[in-house]
Amino acid sequence: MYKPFEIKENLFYVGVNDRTKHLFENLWPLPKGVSYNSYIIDDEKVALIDTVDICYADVFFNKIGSVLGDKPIDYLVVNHMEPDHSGSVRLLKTRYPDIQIVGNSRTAEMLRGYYGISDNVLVVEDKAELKLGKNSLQFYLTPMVHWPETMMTYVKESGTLFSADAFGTFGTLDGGVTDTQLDPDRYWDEMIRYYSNIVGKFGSPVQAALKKLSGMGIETICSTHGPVWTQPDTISRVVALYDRLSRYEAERGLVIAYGSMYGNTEQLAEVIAAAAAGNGVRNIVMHNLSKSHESEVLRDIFTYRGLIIGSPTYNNKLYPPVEGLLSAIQNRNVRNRFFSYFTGHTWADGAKRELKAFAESMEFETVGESVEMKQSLNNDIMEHAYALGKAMAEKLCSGEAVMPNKLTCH
Ligand SMILES: Cc1cc2nc3c(=O)[nH]c(=O)nc-3n(C[C@H](O)[C@H](O)[C@H](O)COP(=O)(O)O)c2cc1C
Repeated sequence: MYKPFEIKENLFYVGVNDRTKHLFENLWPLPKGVSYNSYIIDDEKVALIDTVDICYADVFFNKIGSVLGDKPIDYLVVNHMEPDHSGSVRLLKTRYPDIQIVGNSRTAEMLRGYYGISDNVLVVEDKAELKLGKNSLQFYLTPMVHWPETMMTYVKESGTLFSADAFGTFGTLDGGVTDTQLDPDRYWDEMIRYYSNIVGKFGSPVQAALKKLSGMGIETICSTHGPVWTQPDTISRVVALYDRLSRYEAERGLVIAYGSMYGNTEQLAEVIAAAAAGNGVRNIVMHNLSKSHESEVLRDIFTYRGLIIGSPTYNNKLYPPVEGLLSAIQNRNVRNRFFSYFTGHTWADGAKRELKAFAESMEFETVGESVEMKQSLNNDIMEHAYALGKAMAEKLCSGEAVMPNKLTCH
């Protein structure tokens, strides 16, 4: 029998860890795994908040049993319908046939579509309340963070926010569950990778949700992935991180992302990086797009203000991994970057045409002169590359790069 893990009075953790899956959403690598979090509020009425991926239903039901024994569950609150959280709903209903499922009208439509469930569903409006006993649940609709039905559930008596995917992160909960049991520093990079890949497109809805939450006394954040945030400093940090990322604000630093088949474009990247470093940029991250995973590249693009992309021409277009990255950046509406590009070709520079169009479509502030290389690097092109790296460094070191940073500009 599991020993119940009580986060605070009447609030229990019944989530699970997944160290088996290689790719989240069959796309994003999980080197540190992921947790699917679920919670029980054991009051006069019992509420379960979200479920877990169906692969872990058995463990999940055992954990619920260790908290409740034979006691029934009155409500299942579905804050988010994505199957890593709603996957066990149908099975849960077979075990607890009288359970009432609580969601908004969009949730109800998805419950019907995914699981054929339409009976005993309580549809709630924004800010509706449901009393459990000592605790009452208040529902905050937060559409498009990051699905239309997404909502958060707040227990005002204890200042507990069940935030769905918001404030979540990749990374399993190894032994502990809360930020007092686990070292939060293990999660920040993965939180940015999670945000930039999964939620990154939805900056405006995240801002709207943060506005809605402002002024609420939040003492505990129970997200659906990653640690439970209980400490004032970690709560401030995760909220500030979401605020910064959803406004597309970034630190001083530079990402140079490039494709290269035979190394010529890569050598251009090296020269630009050396020039940026020589002119004071300490945080430079270089990604060979045939090797780095897109999720890491996006994480770094969300982190740093400067972005320079390089590509050889390939069948009069961009080199395919570069094309993939541009599409991922466009998909996420990344804004507010200092941008430039460099290209290689042998007879006709289709890559330049496409990177120029990309820069215009993103409304990025272009910095310096883009560099165009025919066949291989020569002294003249090298001078252009140095000039580009220097111009980017000057821009990043100027007062216009607004974020605090770890950068030394001299
Ligand atoms: C499959 C293939 C298609 C290419 N298509 C073009 C092209 O359409 N136009 C062009 O000017 N060069 C083309 N090139 C040449 C490369 O763009 C050029 O050699 C470039 O400098 C390679 O950069 P790298 O050394 O970084 O791989 C092609 C090369 C390959 C292998």
